[in-house]
Amino acid sequence: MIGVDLVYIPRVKEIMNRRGEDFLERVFSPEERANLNLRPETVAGRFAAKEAMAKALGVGLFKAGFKNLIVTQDARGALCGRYKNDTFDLSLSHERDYAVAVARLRESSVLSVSNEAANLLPLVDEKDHKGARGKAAIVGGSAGMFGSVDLSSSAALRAGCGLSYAYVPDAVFNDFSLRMREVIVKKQSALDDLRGVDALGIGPGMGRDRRARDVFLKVYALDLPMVVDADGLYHLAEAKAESAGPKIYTPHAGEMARLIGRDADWVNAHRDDAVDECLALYGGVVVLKGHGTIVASKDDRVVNETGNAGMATAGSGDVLTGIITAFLAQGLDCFQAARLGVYMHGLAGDFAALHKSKWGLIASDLIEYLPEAFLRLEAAREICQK
Ligand SMILES: NC(=O)C1=CN([C@@H]2O[C@H](COP(=O)(O)OP(=O)(O)OC[C@H]3O[C@@H](n4cnc5c(N)ncnc54)[C@H](O)[C@@H]3O)[C@@H](O)[C@H]2O)[C@@H](O)CC1
Ligand SMILES: Nc1ncnc2c1ncn2[C@@H]1O[C@H](COP(=O)(O)OP(=O)(O)O)[C@@H](O)[C@H]1O
Ligand SMILES: [Mg+2]
Repeated sequence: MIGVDLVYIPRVKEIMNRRGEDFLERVFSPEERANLNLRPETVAGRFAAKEAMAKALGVGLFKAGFKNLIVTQDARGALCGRYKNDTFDLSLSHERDYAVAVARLRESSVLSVSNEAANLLPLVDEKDHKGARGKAAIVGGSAGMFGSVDLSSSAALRAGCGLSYAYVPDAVFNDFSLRMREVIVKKQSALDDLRGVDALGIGPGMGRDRRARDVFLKVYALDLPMVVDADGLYHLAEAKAESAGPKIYTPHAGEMARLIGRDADWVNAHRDDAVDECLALYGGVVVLKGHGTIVASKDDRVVNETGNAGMATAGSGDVLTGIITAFLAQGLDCFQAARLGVYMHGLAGDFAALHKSKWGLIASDLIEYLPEAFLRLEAAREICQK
């Protein structure tokens, strides 16, 4: 994943003298030519950088194309390289007649990222404080199901929220609050406090009894952006519920089947039709999970390209609920939050699988690798904005 190249500067000087603009036009992209210093040692260094990038990629220079291997700078002014979605660290030097370049394919570049997703990242203002970075709340949890609300509310913090609250049944409040560190734990008897948050996720591990149903109906009627998942979807399918604010529904095939009155095999065989039926019944944004997760509203639809089968493990959907809720709380609209949330969840899963394998991956790894996914997307955004 590294490449090196040495260029004889007098040869470059001779070609520049002989072919002039024609040479520069063939080798450098318009973006590079706009800032190119025409000293032969500089041109030779850039030329070496392109060859070094091609070597790091294991692709021939002519096959990759000179102009597709771009030498640029990151936000800190450091030289870096780009080839399609891959990015490189670059180091250049010259002495007397020779220019040398070393390129290292960034590890995270093994996974290519979507510029469209990168451009959705919420902005972070240098003067932000925790109250300004989005307040998310997850309503869920029950005896034996602490894990799900822990995963959701912790993922909301890792996805950029300044504050994350977990609203759990009063009966498990003491046990649950002992277990959490950054997440603030609240009792479900204090649901009125929810009006102060920016977005909500409801359902993970909340249970299906009458008490849980009553909590669901109260929360579902709040006029706040909301992700409805897991047992929240169960109550939605069972009870006639009044909805006020914008909603994102995140069913897996089994939950989708219950929502639209079909069976899971039918849903698996007709994923797009199932999403259409769900949108017709409930509106909002629908996220049909599984391989090739579909994110759809009545106007837009995408099939997600990140993620892997290692994510088919208990709790990974709970992590997704927290991530999407966090993006809602940071001001994205429902479609954007669902699109970016599903994308980042899958990218974190791809990084987790790289490090821990598809077998060894567990849901909390998705939270652990979210920062790596953010770094990768941030780098892609910086480069594509240049
Ligand atoms: N550590 C924890 O506390 C965990 C708690 N969890 C909670 O457990 C509760 C129940 O969740 P479940 O998802 O088991 O609920 P469900 O009982 O609604 O769904 C499970 C059923 O759906 C089927 N299914 C799922 N994906 C399918 C697919 N792609 N094709 C066909 N069938 C499919 C399964 O085979 C199973 O029969 C929720 O509250 C959830 O949040 C889970 O999230 C796991 C982790
Ligand atoms: N084969 C797969 N490929 C990609 N992603 C998958 C695959 N199987 C499951 N996932 C993802 O893992 C998550 C599982 O969610 P869910 O079934 O709700 O789990 P849980 O309720 O246990 O948290 C979803 O985001 C889903 O898209
Ligand atoms: Mg689930």
